[in-house]
Amino acid sequence: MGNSSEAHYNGGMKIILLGYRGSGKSTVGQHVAKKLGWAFVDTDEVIVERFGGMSIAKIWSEYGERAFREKEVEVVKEACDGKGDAVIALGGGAVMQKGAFDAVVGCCDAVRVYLSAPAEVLYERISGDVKSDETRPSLTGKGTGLDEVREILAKRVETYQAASDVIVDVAAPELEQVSDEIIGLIGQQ
Ligand SMILES: Nc1ncnc2c1ncn2[C@@H]1O[C@H](COP(=O)(O)OP(=O)(O)OP(=O)(O)O)[C@@H](O)[C@H]1O
Ligand SMILES: O=C(O)C1=C[C@@H](O)[C@@H](O)[C@H](O)C1
Ligand SMILES: [Mg+2]
Repeated sequence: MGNSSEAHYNGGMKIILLGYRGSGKSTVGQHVAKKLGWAFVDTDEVIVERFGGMSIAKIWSEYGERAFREKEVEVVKEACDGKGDAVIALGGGAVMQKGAFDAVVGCCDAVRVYLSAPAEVLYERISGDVKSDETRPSLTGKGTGLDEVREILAKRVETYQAASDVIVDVAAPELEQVSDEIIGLIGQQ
């Protein structure tokens, strides 16, 4: 679980949502921020803005995944350093990069929440999301099927756990239930 040995204060509380594609970071994050009256930062959306509104799929095909990842580290650091209370929804691969992992773990006055679900559930949500073609290019070059979700999730799960303070199971619960569970974590750390 995350530790705060190199923490630095940024003048506000943060709820940082991490986990695999389709776990609901953006959906839940937006809802939690609205309920709390806090700012909401979706790092994927900030990256898209920085590339002039180009979709993630287009960024990857034009500039390569690496360019996206470099920008992602920069944007995650900025979000964690941001002033004031905020809910931050990370991209699914953000914490796999050391710079972003360190910024997340070092973020002071933050609750880091891993939204966890089995590969089958994540695959179902990804494949049912009309935005997936634009926002979720293949991570393996072998397509975006259940096999890819299983393979990449297995490689990432340990890092998701290491970056988080709390794990919330999102396999079955409704948006309202997940949101209230997360809001209930504030002040308990
Ligand atoms: N608890 C839930 N129950 C059912 N569907 C959900 C739930 N949470 C999210 N979804 C749906 O799953 C899809 C993916 O959600 P979302 O975009 O929030 O995931 P994400 O974690 O932000 O993914 P990414 O890492 O790709 O940004 C959306 O269509 C959303 O409506
Ligand atoms: O899991 C990942 O590596 C990604 C997840 C999305 O949020 C986007 O950040 C992008 O599609 C990469
Ligand atoms: Mg998202």
